This record gives sequence, structure tokens and C-alpha cells, in this order.
Amino acid sequence: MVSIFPAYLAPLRESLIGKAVDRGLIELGVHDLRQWTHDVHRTVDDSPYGGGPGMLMRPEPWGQALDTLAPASGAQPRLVVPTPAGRPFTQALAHELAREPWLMFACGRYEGIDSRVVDDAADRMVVDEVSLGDYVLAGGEVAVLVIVEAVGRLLPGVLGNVASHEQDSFSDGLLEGPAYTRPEVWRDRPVPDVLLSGHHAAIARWRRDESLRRTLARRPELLSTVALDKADAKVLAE
Ligand SMILES: Nc1cc(-c2ccc3cc[nH]c3c2)n[nH]1
Repeated sequence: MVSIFPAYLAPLRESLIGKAVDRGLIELGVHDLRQWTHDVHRTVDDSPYGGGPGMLMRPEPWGQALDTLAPASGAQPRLVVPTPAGRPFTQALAHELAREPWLMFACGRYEGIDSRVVDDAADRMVVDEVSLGDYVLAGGEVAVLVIVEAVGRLLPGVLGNVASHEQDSFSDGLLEGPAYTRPEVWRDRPVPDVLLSGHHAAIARWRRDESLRRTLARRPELLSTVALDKADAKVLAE
């Protein structure tokens, strides 16, 4: 990961990803872009050609950083560049990235990075410009924290219980429904009886129905991507 705020990526040393790093399941490298500047002020930004508000990140430091971290002579990483103008980051893309042996992340700041950096990198590596959603952050670091967590948890051995991500929201294309743990009654709110019944088929049906109802209510557009059987259609027609 390359950033002018390397400390922003320190949270990756905590918790799930941090433990995976300690166990050697993931290798993380954080690099300060200013290492590849050579002027006394360690300048990384400049005014945009054609005018416009704010500053852009100069191409030279990025080019040298990528040349140093991923020399053209060897194996190439897949470069992930968070940007509001990117393709949506989805669980499907997280799975795709989790299959890559080496990912590199470019954290932009200011109004973004000179466009030639991505063009130049794309001559020798796969580059994904990725958006986390239709809102604007002040830089790419937070997006990288999200992407690394979403991808890292999919890697073998990182999650304690492999079944966890197989039952993620979106794993079957639907939103996860409500979930409960002890106590059976909390502030006069009981756990649904079916979950206490021990009838696994009934529990699976109830969970599917609750997922369908929640997806219909909150993200109806997802339903067109899911194979629905007759029982599903009945619930949605309620
Ligand atoms: N989905 C999304 C990405 C971003 C983003 C990503 C990188 C930079 C660099 C400067 N501003 C940025 C904003 N905002 N929202």
C-alpha cells in the first residue's frame, strides 16, 4: 500500500487482519509515497491542467513508487486504486481479488492522481479503479482499509469458521435476515420460536423467508440476480 498518510493504515495491524499477518497468512507492506520525492519540500501535488479547484497528485512519485515496489522485470501485482469514478466494489470483486497472490493499493489524496499513472501501470499490470459507493471521501486510505478487510477475511485460515463467509450477506445474493443470541427474551422481546425448535429444515426456510422479505424491502434490485423457487415466490407475493 502506498500513501502519504501511512499511519492511516495502522488499523490493519489490529484484530482479524492483524492476527492473520502475525500468523503469516497475509503479508502487508505500507509505504510513504514521499519516499519517492526528491525535492526539499517532498512535493506530491500540483495544480490541475485546465484549471479547476484543488490539487492533483503528481505522476512522478507514483511512477517511481510502482517501479520500485513492482519492477517491470518480475511478477506483477494487481493494482487497486480507490476512486469515486471506479467500478463498484462488490462481494464478487472481493472474491476475485482474494484469488490474487499479490495486490497493490494506491491511496490517492487531494483531488486524485494524475490519470497517466493508471495508464502507465496498465501497460504492465492489471489495474482496477474501484469505488466503494456514491459518496466522496477525502482520500483512498479508508477505502483500502475496507477492501483489505473484505478481501482478507475471505482468505483461507483468516476467519475462524470457514462457514462464516459462506453465509455472508450476498453469498446467496440476498441480504442476511435478523439474527439472535441469548437471552431468549430481552426487554420483553422474545427470540422467534422456530429458532428454538431444533427443526433445521423449518429454521432454514424461516431464514430464507426473512432474507427474501428484507431484500425485497431494502434492496429489491438484488432479487433479479437470484434464482427463486416456488416457495420464494410465495413469500415475495405476500
Ligand atoms: N467511493 C469513493 C472513493 C473515494 C475516493 C478515493 C480516493 C480519493 C483521493 C482523493 N479523494 C478520494 C476519494 N471517495 N468515494
